[in-house]
Amino acid sequence: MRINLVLTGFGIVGREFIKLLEEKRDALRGNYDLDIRLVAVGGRGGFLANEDGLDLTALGGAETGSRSLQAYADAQGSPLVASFGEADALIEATPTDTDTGEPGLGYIMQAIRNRMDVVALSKGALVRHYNEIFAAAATNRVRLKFSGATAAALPTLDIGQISLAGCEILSIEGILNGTSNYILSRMQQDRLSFEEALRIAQSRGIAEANPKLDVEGTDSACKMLLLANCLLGSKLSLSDVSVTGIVGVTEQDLEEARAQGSKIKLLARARKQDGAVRVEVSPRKIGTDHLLFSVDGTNKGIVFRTDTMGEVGAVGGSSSPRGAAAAAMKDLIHLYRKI
Ligand SMILES: NC(=O)C1=CN([C@@H]2O[C@H](COP(=O)(O)OP(=O)(O)OC[C@H]3O[C@@H](n4cnc5c(N)ncnc54)[C@H](OP(=O)(O)O)[C@@H]3O)[C@@H](O)[C@H]2O)C=CC1
Ligand SMILES: N[C@@H](CC=O)C(=O)O
Repeated sequence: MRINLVLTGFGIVGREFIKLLEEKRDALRGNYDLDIRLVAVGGRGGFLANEDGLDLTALGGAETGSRSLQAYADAQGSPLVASFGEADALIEATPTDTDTGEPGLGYIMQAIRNRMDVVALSKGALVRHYNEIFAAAATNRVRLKFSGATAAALPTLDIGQISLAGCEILSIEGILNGTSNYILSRMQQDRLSFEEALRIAQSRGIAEANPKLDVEGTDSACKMLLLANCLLGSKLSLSDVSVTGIVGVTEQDLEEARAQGSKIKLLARARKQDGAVRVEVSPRKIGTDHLLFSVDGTNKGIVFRTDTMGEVGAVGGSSSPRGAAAAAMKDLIHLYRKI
């Protein structure tokens, strides 16, 4: 089956996705009967487009960003175009902006109008305009997946939607932001400064373009909000979430926790209470009896508490551009696999 794709956002994750498309080409064909062709990729400066498929090797080896797309276009002698045309699916990997949802919102809505399925990695549009996006998708009979926006390589939505089908999910607790977890782990275990640990997380490509989203807790809040609205049936906005990040965690706090055999973790929680759903994010001291105690470094973790299956969790899914790209690829496979 031939699938034509558009990619918005030629950043670290976007480029990693292109590399994976090439690396996994044979496996996608052999295991899933999917022949995936990238027909457009766009940045702020416009779109490279070729209905016969773009050169994945050249793009995978190029610098990220719009200037690089312009250089590719110049080398090919074909100008960038203002927008993308029709295709089967959009992979949305532009920066997350939780105030406006843009630029992801515009691209997602355009894709839906073009009757394209959507795989979102950015969170802004979904967090700000979840209902509107899903209503438009239903009207246009297209499908939307967003593992990349809900902790990426760590399975979260899949567990809630598939593995826990038939259960009532009573609460969800998670370490959902790799950057914050990395900073806390390195500060606590290696006595690194906050700034140095953040700098390393940035150099690994896992921090948001605006790292305040990570360290002030917004990224964790976005992920848990999406999980709650999707799995617990709430209709909450970001303003309904109580959010405290890790910027106020001091070396002394970490030292005290260490002395007690505890750890401080940035926990995102959603729970049903008195007929409503409450979502909060805050740093918490946890002991060895907590299921997420051993989740260190860039790893993440999630625990669902259910009425019939007890506690079910997953840990790992280290934050990385490759893991994020792989999560988008997983979504794509599930959209189109017949086998
Ligand atoms: N990094 C990670 O590990 C993960 C990231 N994500 C999400 O994936 C998304 C991308 O992350 P990441 O690749 O790290 O971020 P980057 O900042 O590396 O990449 C984003 C790219 O988008 C481009 N861009 C900016 N504005 C626009 C626009 N209006 N139209 C099209 N392209 C635009 C930028 O290039 P230019 O401005 O030159 O066009 C930039 O190269 C984010 O929303 C993030 O939250 C999700 C899971 C994990
Ligand atoms: N910035 C995030 C990656 C994308 O979701 C993180 O640190 O986990």
